[in-house]
Amino acid sequence: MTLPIIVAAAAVITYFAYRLLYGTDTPYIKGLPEVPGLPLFGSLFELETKHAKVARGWVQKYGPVFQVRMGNRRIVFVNTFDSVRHFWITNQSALISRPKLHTFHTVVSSSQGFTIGTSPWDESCKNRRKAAATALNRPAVQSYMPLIDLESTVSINELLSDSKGGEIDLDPRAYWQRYALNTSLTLNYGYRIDGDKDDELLKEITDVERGVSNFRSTSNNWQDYVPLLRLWSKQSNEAATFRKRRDVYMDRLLNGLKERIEKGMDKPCITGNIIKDPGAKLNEAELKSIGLTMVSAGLDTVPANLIMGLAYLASPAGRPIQERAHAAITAAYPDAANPAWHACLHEEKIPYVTALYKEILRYWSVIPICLPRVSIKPIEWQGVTVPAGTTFYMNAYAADYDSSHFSDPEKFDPERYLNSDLSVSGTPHYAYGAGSRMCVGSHLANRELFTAFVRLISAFEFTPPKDRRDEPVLDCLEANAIPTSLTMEPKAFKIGFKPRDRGALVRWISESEERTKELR
Ligand code: HEM
Repeated sequence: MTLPIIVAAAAVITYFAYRLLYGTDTPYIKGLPEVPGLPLFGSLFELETKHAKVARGWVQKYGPVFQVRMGNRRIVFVNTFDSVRHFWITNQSALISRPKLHTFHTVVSSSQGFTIGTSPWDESCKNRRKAAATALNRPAVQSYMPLIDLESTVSINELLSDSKGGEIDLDPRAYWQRYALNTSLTLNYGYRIDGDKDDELLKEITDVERGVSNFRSTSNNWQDYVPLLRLWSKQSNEAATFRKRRDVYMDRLLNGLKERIEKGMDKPCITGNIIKDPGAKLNEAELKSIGLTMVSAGLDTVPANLIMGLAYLASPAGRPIQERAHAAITAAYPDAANPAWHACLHEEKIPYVTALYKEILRYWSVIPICLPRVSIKPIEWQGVTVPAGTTFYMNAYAADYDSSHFSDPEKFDPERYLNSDLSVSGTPHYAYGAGSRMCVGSHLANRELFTAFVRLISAFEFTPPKDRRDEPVLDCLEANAIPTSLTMEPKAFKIGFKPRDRGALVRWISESEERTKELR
């Protein structure tokens, strides 16, 4: 071989080796601080299992916005309240798409399509988002309050009986998973799980959706960032197994609705309305995508907030807040003929309870790294142009704990939403994301949280567990049993549910049961 050929071959090998070890899907962004990373893996090892916490720590050195190499993907992390506002709200028309990730988009989602929250922006996504947003807007949500009446009553009644009047400490998780799931199932398919909290279908859906959510996570799947790992990754097989199990119940839910429509036995619901509307612009795949979104979106998020809130209120630190909330509820509704139990279905007029659930949403920011975005236009940031096609991760945890926006952010303090600028300013927190692809279920979720807390606090005094081993972990990140999951999975715990006034509670329950018997 002649020397020029050897030199050329070496240059080609060096080029490809460099591309393999340091290349990224999008080019280096000139002027934006970059966290240095290892060959091939970039910063994956350093980010470890706690991406939100590690990235928050990097702010000291690299500033609020920086670029990170994660395997072969270049990601812009945005970490403070104001910088998130700049990208997600001020530039919302540019930051409107979502990236595709190998495990979720290729392996998990090949049969039922993508949820709305995982779809890149196109005409179909726009139509699906519009359909969901219309079905979940404020007036629509108000019309669903009878469902929330029914589901909260069922769960509280079961807590009352299972706790034997406060004698037995309980893990509240399954009761509130069913609350969130049944509300979404009834809205979307006109169908609810009528079993108890140990129902098989409830268990199968919560188990599979939790698994799928982990495959959706931006921190769980290194094969999304390092293509070489796909060659021998076991995760693809596991993801495919979850997909098959998911297909079984998703098809069962849709086919069940179609059968009820044929027999004229269906109840009004989102999917039914679309199937029956001859002018509907959505095809079968889009229908399935809406179904998937409705089943999965509120299933981990609503219960995680509810049960972490309960855990805190039962703790010694939360006790005064629990009593303050109870006093606020009885002060707002002093008349026994119009108790808060019923009034909370029609109006949200207990500011302390509203402030309480906002603080819960902020404090536990249950999607610590928000669903990822891709920009479709360039965005300017402090003299740097971040080009279209860049992937962005909002560090919602860091932004919600940003001390330049929230005084004493590590303190759980609902008062911050009552007496400060926060009580009037636009975005109270980033638990629901922000801007053009913000959560479309936030009105529903807020109403679910408000109703559940008003009723639970009216019904019970929450007490610490008798056995110290059942005590909850309260710290926002430490409380998460699966640190790499997309949505926080609270570590198991138990607390006591001691009825405040058993007679009144039994009366409220039977009044709600009477009112909602048609919905069962
Ligand atoms: C406390 C409960 C909930 C929390 C914390 C939550 C949080 C979020 C977050 C962080 C996003 C991403 C937003 C962004 O990129 O800016 C999102 C998207 C979404 N959420 Fe929720 N969510 C909750 C409940 C629900 C419920 C109950 C539904 C509907 C039944 C729902 C439907 C959606 C949909 C459809 C999207 C995708 C929006 C899009 O990509 O255009 N969410 N949610």
